[in-house]
Amino acid sequence: MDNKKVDDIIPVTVLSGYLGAGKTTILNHVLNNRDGLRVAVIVYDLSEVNIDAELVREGGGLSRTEEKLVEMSNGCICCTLRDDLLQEVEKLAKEGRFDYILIESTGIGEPLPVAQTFTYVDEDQNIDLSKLTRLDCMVTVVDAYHFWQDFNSPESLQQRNQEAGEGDTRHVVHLLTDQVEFCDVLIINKCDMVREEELEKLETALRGLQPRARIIRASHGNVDPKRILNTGLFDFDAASQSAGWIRELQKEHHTPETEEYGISSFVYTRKVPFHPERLLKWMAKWPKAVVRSKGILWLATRNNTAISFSQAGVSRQLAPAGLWVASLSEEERRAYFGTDYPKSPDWDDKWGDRVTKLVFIGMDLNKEAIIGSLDGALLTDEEMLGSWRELADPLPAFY
Ligand SMILES: Nc1nc2c(ncn2[C@@H]2O[C@H](COP(=O)(O)OP(=O)(O)OP(=O)(O)O)[C@@H](O)[C@H]2O)c(=O)[nH]1
Repeated sequence: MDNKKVDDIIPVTVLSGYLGAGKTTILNHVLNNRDGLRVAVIVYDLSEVNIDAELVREGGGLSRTEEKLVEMSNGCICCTLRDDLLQEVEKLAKEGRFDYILIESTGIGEPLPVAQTFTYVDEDQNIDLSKLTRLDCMVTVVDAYHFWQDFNSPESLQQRNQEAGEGDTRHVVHLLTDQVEFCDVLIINKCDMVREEELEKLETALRGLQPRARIIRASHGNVDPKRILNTGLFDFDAASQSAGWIRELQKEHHTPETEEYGISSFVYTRKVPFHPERLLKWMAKWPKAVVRSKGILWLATRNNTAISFSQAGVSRQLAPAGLWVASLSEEERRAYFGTDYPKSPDWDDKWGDRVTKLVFIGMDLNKEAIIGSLDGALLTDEEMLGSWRELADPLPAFY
């Protein structure tokens, strides 16, 4: 396989997007307009009967001899399906009968692990897809009509009976966000169901979440195949770094505030810890204009632990994100990192790497009001001198 010609390397496009967004409809449209391209299709979802496969069979017009439809279903999203996907893609690529592989991912799947499948050598199965295939384009389909309803829903997948299995505690909004934040092309589908001004608002918000992707509007899946096949757009590193909040953090030192496409974002950085109770009160009155925020927090009562924060729509998650380097003794630092332990750019002699750094993305953001009210949740000068442990802290113990 090592001496496979470049021409033999099969390009792959992956369609992701929440349940019902229109992936199968787009897939069928592309298949019906594929211009002689010999396409192998992999469709997988988690239901017992692979309804998407049925729909492709009926609508896609795959010819029996030249094309192939592979159905995958009923596996755990993170392990079985990934192993199956590796094997299927390897098999299709080695058959040498196809010009292209088109994958419709499950509606509750995150695109990143699927993309990873193409970029690393699977030691267990001894499969290296990068020698046989080239990931060409990661596409995420968004339902223009339901987007805000899902984005602003507090529901988990479990509450909608859509979970991938036991222990799947993901919220709908976080799944949507993950799908939007990792892609090369974003298709806003079902545009026929939404007024122009609503579409503009949606496109603006999606731009804020995902500044790098090409955005395409579609109705009934009418996407020109050239825009998602053989695009040469995929780049793993670029895609991994393409989320709006990551880009905002990276350019923090050049342009502290950006205003593009009507959406704005800024980074809130402080080297003073939050008062937990006041911070939670602040979060309870969440500023509606903020669509997405993410970052790291320094809480006075948890002085050793960095807390990660992620908000999308109405969902807000706080979780422990590891120890501050400054909380470790010299001995522990040497044991973890050797003599050269990491010093973040925010390091100072008194507090080390402890810092709060939050990216806010939103429309018509009142930056000053957000900063002013957040500052009110920081420890006061007087509290800084008192006992931090005694401050009221309603967060659960495990943070
Ligand atoms: N009005 C309208 N309906 C659409 C459009 N695209 C798809 N639909 C309908 O929306 C429903 C869901 O479309 P699918 O293509 O099956 O969506 P999917 O993303 O494959 O769904 P899952 O496989 O469940 O994740 C179907 O009834 C489609 O006919 C569109 O642009 N406009």
